[in-house]
Amino acid sequence: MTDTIFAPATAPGRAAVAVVRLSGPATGEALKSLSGKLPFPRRASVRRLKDAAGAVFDEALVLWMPGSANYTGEDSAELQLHGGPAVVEAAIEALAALGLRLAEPGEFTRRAFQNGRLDLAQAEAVADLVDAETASQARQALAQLEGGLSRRYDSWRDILVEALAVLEAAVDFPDEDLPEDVAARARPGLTKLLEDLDAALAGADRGRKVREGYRIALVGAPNAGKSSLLNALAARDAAIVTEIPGTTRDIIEVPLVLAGYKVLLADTAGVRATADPIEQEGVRRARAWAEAADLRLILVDGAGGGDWEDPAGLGRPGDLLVRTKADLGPSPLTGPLKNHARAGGLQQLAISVTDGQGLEALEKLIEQRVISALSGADLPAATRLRHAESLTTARLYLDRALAQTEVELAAEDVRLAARALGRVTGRVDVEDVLDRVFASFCIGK
Ligand SMILES: Nc1nc2c(c(=O)[nH]1)N(C=O)[C@@H](CNc1ccc(C(=O)N[C@@H](CCC(=O)O)C(=O)O)cc1)CN2
Ligand SMILES: Nc1nc2c(ncn2[C@@H]2O[C@H](COP(=O)(O)OP(=O)(O)OP(=O)(O)O)[C@@H](O)[C@H]2O)c(=O)[nH]1
Ligand SMILES: [Mg+2]
Repeated sequence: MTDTIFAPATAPGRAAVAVVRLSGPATGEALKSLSGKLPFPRRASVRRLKDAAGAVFDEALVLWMPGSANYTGEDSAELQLHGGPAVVEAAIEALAALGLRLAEPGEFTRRAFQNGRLDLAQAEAVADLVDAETASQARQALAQLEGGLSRRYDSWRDILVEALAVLEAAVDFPDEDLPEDVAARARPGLTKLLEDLDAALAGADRGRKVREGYRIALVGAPNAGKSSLLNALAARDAAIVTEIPGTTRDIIEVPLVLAGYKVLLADTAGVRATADPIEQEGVRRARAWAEAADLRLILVDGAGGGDWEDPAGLGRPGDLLVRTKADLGPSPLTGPLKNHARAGGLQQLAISVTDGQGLEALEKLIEQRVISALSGADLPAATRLRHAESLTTARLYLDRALAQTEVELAAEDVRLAARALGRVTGRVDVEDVLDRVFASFCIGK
């Protein structure tokens, strides 16, 4: 016997309309108590809603969606209320008084999953679509919601299941054919699949970066002008700027939208050798963030001030070398940095936050990096770590299966690979990941 649940589906606060949704076997009874006779199914009907004491608390649109042809796959309904906090509160109290229970985060979608309306990857996409702040995040989530990711995993899994049938036949009926011959029939398909999984893994980062943001680190020596550039790019006063070297210690992350992609821009502590334990920790964090970033802007004080420690330890091929304070006059790059810039093939440009020169060019350059890293015609095969982990696991088992000399052992590895892929869509038992997946939803989804 399932509970009947309810929750506001719209954000709290004052709004034109607020939606409270209901789902579960007692939904019809609850609607009758609130609004008199049941409205015609799937048709918006205006009803006066009454609380437990019989007092009318709103004149609302009511949607009654019985059966399984709805979002959750069980009797459900919506109250589209006047969006005042007191009206919503009255609806919640009336529903609680009828014995209905407030839903947990993600519980409506969890029911949709359990009733086979969505698979697990699609359920994750619902959360991603609700969380989407940029066009690219929304596009990716919608493609996943429409089954783009699921179809790929299912088709890979089908190949494994077919191969498994061939291998099991070789085990079960060893005299029908030479087992090796039978097993050999499975090989070409599996070899091709291994290549497909490798290709998918190579592009797996892209999906996560679209979802979570492309990370750009501003790094360099103290006083290079990192915080000033952060403030200029963010168009707000996010970081403290002073003429004292070693001002910034904590990482200051600013989210930006560039070319429709989410970007996380981080200001970091100037890197230098220091005896100050606080600054040491700042430098450690700066290095760690820079290391994990997708792009580093290596800032060098173009006015020639400030020392520069270990530039080679921060920059990577493809990074940008930014000479700051260009308003103070051109100054040639000096010392090890010059060599580093040449060796690493870093693209260089000069900027000034004081007179604004070079800032537009820098923004363009950053945008190009983001676009070339994240754009692509197809939906990436992984948009979360969970997906990439399953891919990696499946790849390992498949690789091992192809190296097995015993048919039984090969079959077992193929089975394990299929299981790993099946966890992404929830085709196999995924009890252990459900709480983790649905906990990140908002209430009412
Ligand atoms: N008011 C409202 N808006 C909403 C939702 C909702 O539940 N309520 N959604 C959810 O959160 C999303 C839409 N998703 C939905 C997906 C399937 C069905 C549904 O009833 N499907 C049936 C009938 C299809 C039809 O009418 O043709 C089915 O597939 O059998 C409803 C909403 C976004 N907007
Ligand atoms: N003339 C001029 N001064 C600048 C420019 N950019 C930054 N400065 C100055 O350089 C000094 C250091 O700037 P910050 O942005 O705090 O440097 P930082 O790299 O964040 O320094 P730390 O946090 O100490 O590592 C400040 O006095 C800024 O006003 C510029 O483009 N032109
Ligand atoms: Mg700073």
